[in-house]
Amino acid sequence: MDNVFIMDHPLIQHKISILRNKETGTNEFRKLIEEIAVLMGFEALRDLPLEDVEVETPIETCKTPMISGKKLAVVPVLRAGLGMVNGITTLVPSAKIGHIGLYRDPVTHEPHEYYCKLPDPIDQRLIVMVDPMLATGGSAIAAVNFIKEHGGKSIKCMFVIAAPEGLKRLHEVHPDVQIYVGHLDRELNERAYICPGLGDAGDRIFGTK
Ligand SMILES: O=P(O)(O)OC[C@H]1O[C@H](OP(=O)(O)OP(=O)(O)O)[C@H](O)[C@@H]1O
Ligand SMILES: O=c1cc[nH]c(=O)[nH]1
Ligand SMILES: [Mg+2]
Repeated sequence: MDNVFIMDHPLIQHKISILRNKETGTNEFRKLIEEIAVLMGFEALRDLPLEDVEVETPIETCKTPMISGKKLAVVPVLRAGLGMVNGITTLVPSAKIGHIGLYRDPVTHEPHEYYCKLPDPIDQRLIVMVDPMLATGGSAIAAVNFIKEHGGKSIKCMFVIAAPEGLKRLHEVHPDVQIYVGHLDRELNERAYICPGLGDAGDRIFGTK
């Protein structure tokens, strides 16, 4: 699939396996989500444009590449996406941060919006939307719809774990969006949870269950 990138780095796979373990506690879970966001961000940002700038070293003046052009906005989907924000700002400290608040209805699995605020204007920024989980795809599609309605044009989405169902749906609805996935899991269960997955990412990051 064009614009879909499934990570194969051993460090990402190793850390995801620790996340899956139900014995992994909140503190370790939170640290791992952030570390995985750094590693995935490193991959996802490998096409950032560079321009040569003049720098005076202690030896001589030279032209040397630095990031140019597009400024970055990190947009976590609340709550669980918050766990990935520091990973991206570790790489790009100047990034602005937007928020998209969505929760999934436990019965219909449809996303419900409760808070949204994006950097304004956003049309010239590269937007990195982050959420650990892509299940049915309903939340991610709603989040990308919102970003596009507010002028976002250049969008990358990062998920630690995705279900095939959600990945297919998101890609079909938003084929222009680049999708980065830490691990593609087997399927959704009857409650629309990812199998084998890691459970409810928000509850595990914030210790709410
Ligand atoms: O692809 P979908 O079927 O829409 O499911 C994925 C969404 O579900 C989770 O959030 P949740 O609704 O549990 O909210 P939370 O982060 O506040 O726990 C997850 O973090 C995604 O946002
Ligand atoms: O498996 C899942 C599905 C949706 N949201 C989660 O946090 N986990
Ligand atoms: Mg949740």
